[in-house]
Amino acid sequence: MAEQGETCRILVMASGNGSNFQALIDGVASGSIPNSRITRLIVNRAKAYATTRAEQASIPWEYFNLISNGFLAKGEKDEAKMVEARKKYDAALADKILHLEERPELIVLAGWMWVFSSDFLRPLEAAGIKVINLHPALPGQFDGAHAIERAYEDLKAGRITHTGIMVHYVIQEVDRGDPILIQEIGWEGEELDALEAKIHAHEHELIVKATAKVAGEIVEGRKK
Ligand SMILES: Nc1nc2c(c(=O)[nH]1)N[C@@H](CN(C=O)c1ccc(C(=O)N[C@@H](CCC(=O)O)C(=O)O)cc1)CN2
Ligand SMILES: NCC(=O)N[C@@H]1O[C@H](COP(=O)([O-])[O-])[C@@H](O)[C@H]1O
Repeated sequence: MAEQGETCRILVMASGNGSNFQALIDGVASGSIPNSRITRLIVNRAKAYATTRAEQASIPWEYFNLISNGFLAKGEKDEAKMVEARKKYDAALADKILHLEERPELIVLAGWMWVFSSDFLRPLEAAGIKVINLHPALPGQFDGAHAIERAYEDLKAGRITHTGIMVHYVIQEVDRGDPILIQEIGWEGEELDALEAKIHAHEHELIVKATAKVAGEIVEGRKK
């Protein structure tokens, strides 16, 4: 099958609005992400608008959640039970992906708000599946969630003069995987909402360029 040899199968994971997922959909359609196909979307939040975007693009999607799928009882606060539930959820999610009829070669985290344990990352690494993540901060600057808000506070306080975004390989240490592409973003004193809008606009470009880069390396690597 010609498609098999020339096409990188991409699975996207998202938790919210999905504007970066939409950028990937549009990037594949326009040829900005050549020789690639988004085979599936996985969300961990039922109300993620990304699912609507998937349906509009005829991309299969599924919802897989720690509580809804029975890994943790609603309201359970016991720390040990939560840690164990997260590991089982991660292992089950990896197993799900590995057993898909169309197994992905690349997973793109596009606003996926869940920290993975090695129970997810190790099986995928063993299967040669690359995982990359879009993060709205520069390497080592604001790891974790709410990065834009934290950058804004430091910009206002004069502790930093600019911020940025990156797409990086995913390792267990959150947001510390090798960067693939980095984009610095200046601050002209704008308020948080305007800064967020500027950052999101740059994100939509960077996630397409980074995904195209990695997908291209995967397809080229297959020819060797
Ligand atoms: N092991 C890794 N997992 C993930 C990485 C990573 O680099 N290594 N990147 C993140 C994406 N991310 C930042 O880019 C990120 C997302 C979410 C969180 C977080 O604290 N999540 C909380 C829940 C927060 C919420 O529900 O609002 C959690 O997982 O308990 C930190 C960083 C994706 N995963
Ligand atoms: N730490 C991960 C993180 O903060 N990711 C951020 O979530 C947003 C998702 O927007 P979207 O749902 O519109 O694509 C994006 O700003 C992305 O950088």
